[in-house]
Amino acid sequence: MQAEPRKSLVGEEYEVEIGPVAHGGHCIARTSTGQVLFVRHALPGERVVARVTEGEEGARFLRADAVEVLSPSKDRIEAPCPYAGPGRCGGCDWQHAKPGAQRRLKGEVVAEQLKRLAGLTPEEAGWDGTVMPAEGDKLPAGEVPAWRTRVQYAVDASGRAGLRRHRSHEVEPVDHCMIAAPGVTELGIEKRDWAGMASIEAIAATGSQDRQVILTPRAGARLPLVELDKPVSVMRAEEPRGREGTGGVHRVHGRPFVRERADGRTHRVGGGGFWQVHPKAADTLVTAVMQGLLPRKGETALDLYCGVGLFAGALADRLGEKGAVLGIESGKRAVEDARHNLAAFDRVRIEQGKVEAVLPRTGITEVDLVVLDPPRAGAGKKTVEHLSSLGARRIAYVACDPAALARDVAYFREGGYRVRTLRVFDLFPMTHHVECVAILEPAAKGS
Ligand SMILES: C[S@@+](CC[C@H](N)C(=O)[O-])C[C@H]1O[C@@H](n2cnc3c(N)ncnc32)[C@H](O)[C@@H]1O
Repeated sequence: MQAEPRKSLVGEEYEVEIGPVAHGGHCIARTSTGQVLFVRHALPGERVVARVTEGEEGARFLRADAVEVLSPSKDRIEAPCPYAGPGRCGGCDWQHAKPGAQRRLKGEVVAEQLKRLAGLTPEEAGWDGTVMPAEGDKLPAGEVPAWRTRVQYAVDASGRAGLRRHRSHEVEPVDHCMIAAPGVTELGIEKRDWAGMASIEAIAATGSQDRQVILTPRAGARLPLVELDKPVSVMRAEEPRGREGTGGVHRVHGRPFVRERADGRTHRVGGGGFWQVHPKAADTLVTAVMQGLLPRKGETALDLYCGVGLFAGALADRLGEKGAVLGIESGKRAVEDARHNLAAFDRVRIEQGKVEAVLPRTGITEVDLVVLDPPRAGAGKKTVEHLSSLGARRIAYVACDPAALARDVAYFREGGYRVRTLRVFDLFPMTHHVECVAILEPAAKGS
């Protein structure tokens, strides 16, 4: 017998007290019957009317938007962006919060994930609980840092470029994205007709004038002649873009890569491959990793999930001629770029493949230092177990998801490592995202 479909609660409204922030850009509340609500556009301590956007009777939780604020938090401001708000653009989560409050909320999320998944207090993780803004981002309330050097625009049925609504394929057409970097805004993507395109990625490199657009046409559509306000190179991506990003991306005209400067070196990044989005992010992270690892001349190091070689290059620079670095990266195009970017270092090798498959095959049994910067899912138990067996003096874990970091830290603790320091950076202002750098060392020794 088929179970009765449960009644949808979408559109129902509840007057609720907003509780703590949760991972994902929302806060937790409960209805009078005890059902949990994940409420966007709210702040802890507020009383709001929450309208359900997803969920049905008896569900573990419902998603909702705060559509009316009955008693506002002192951290609330008028969202500076006209496209932010319930049902609108899904790109930012905290437009309605003062900048300092955004960082506090992110800190609370990191602390909660650490406690719940790794059993660590901030003190035990060597973290003072602060979330650092990137250089130049400490702005007064109401001003928005224009940090996004890579913007993925979606295109609606009429050919207008915009941004996706939260958890939706619908497009919010925009005239201007406030968090887009000036180099992206100057291209004037929002002013053109993009009929036939499914999406457009706009890239403004840091430290060079390279600008690139990656067009993804809908099935059967022809590429438009790209006439933008600034010269750009143009690439064409096949839909859907592969998980690893760059497989189905082809040159249309101009250079098939952009040149990004960081740590005093130029990095070629081809065909929309991974590069940190905030213009200060690559330097901020390299500094934090190097300050944590304190590399010594002649040491050996691993750079896992190495992309185009940002940390491998920084390590090679500091380890000197007698040092050695092995980078592992799954993206074919990123590996070609990493080999190109690091060609000046004789003792750097880049292997292509998944870390979980390649690392065991290398036969490496000892290493002095490790950097790992995995995708959002984290490295996972097997890889962490393997890394814990290599006797590294220090390990730097760069994480864009605090939940994955905390899970992997718990595995490292089982493997005999402890967190020596944790630093947390707000490299994604106005959104719920946050970047962490944890430095681990053998628990027994300390170094
Ligand atoms: C967060 S990025 C970091 C890249 C680089 N460290 C940087 O800062 O530019 C993660 C990288 O891991 C790669 N990747 C994803 N899954 C992987 C896996 N299982 N094994 C190896 N590389 C992987 C992605 O292609 C991407 O380049």
